Amino acid sequence: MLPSLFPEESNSSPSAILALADGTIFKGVSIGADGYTVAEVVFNTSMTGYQEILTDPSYNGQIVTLTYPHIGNTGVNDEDVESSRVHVAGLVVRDCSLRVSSFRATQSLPDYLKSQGIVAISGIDTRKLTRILRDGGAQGACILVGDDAQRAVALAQGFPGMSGQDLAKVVSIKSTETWTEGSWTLGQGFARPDCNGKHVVAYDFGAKTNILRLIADRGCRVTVVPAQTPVAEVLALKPDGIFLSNGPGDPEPCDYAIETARVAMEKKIPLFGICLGQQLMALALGGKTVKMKSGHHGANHPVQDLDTGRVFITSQNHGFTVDVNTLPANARATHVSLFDGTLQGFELTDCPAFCFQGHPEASPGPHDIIGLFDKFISLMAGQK
Ligand SMILES: NC(=O)CC[C@H](N)C(=O)O
Repeated sequence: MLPSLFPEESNSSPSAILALADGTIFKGVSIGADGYTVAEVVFNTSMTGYQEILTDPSYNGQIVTLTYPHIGNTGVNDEDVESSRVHVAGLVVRDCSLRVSSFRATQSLPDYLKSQGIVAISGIDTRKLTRILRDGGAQGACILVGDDAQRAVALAQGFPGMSGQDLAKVVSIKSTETWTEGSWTLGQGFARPDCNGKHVVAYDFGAKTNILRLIADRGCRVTVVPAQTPVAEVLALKPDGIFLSNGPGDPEPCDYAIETARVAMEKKIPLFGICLGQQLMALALGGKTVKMKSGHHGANHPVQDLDTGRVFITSQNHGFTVDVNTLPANARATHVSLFDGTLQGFELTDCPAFCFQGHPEASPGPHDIIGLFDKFISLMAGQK
C-alpha cells in the first residue's frame, strides 16, 4: 500500500468537513478543537508566519486557509504572537506536519489550536479551495468536526457576511495601557528601549503588537487606549501624535473611530493610520470604503510609491478598500497596489496625516516599507 498523503488521517484524528456557502464540500481531519465554526473564509499566500497570522486580531471573524501547503513544522512559541490569543475563527491547511522541529517551539500547532478552542481542518485541497475563492470571492464557510456535510453547508449558508460588522470595539483592550517593549532579537529577547521621546497615543482597534514594538523601538512613549475612548480624553493626554491601528471587520459602522480620525485631522495632530486606520481616515474625510472580492492577504504584494516610482514588497491583510475616487482634493494618493490598482496609501496636503493600507510592520512579511514608521516620527518632529 502506498503511504497516505495525509499521514494524520491514518492515526486517530477525527474526521472533519469544510463546507462553503456555494455548496462545495471538502473532507479532511480535525487538527483543532471539537465542534464547528462559521465565518467568512479567505486565503493567505504567506509562506511563513502562521503563528503571527493566527494571532493577528484583524482576522477576528474570518476562517483562514493558507496556500503554503506544509504548516505546523516549527510548532508554536511564546514570542511569535501578534496579540494575546488566536483570533482567526478557524484554520484550513493542506498538510499539518506530524513532527515539530524548532529549538524555539513550546507546543505543536494542533495542541495550541485545541488549547485555544479553535476549530481547524487538515488534508484539504487548498489549491482547489483558493481557486474557488479567487474566482468567486470570499464567502461564508463552516468547518465542522464530524461527518454531517449537509449541516455544515446549511451553517455556511447562514453566515450573514462581513459587511456591517463592527468588530474593532469587540477585540480592543478594555482599559488604557502603557506599551514599553521593543522588537525581539535571537538571544536577546524583546528590547527595552528608552521610551522617553515623542508621546504617541495608539488607538487599539485590534493592534498587532509589532506595530507598538516598532513605535517603541523609535524611542516613543506609547499609550494604548481602547477603541471607544473619546478623542477629547486623548487630547487631554497631550499626544505628539495619534496612531490608528489595524483591526477586524467593516470600517463603516465604526462611527466612534471615524469621529476620532476626523477630530485628529481637524486639530492637525500628527496622525498615522495602518489598514483599518487608513479606512477610518478616508471615511472621516467623506470618502467611501468597499468590500473587495477576495481581499489582499499575503506577504508578497507589490506596492508602488507614486512619488518615487519605487516598488515595495509588502505584507497585506484587508477585505475592504478605500475608493480613491471618493476622496476629497486635500487627500493625495501616495501608494498603489500593483496587483489590482487599489489605493495603498494617501496623505493630506493641509495637515500632518498619512496612512497605509498594507502592513509596514510585516509580521509576517518583508520589511521593505518599514520606513513609514520613521516618517511618522519625522511628522511628530515637525518635519515633512
Ligand atoms: N488589517 C486590517 O486592519 C483590516 C481592516 C479591515 N478589517 C479589512 O478587512 O479591510
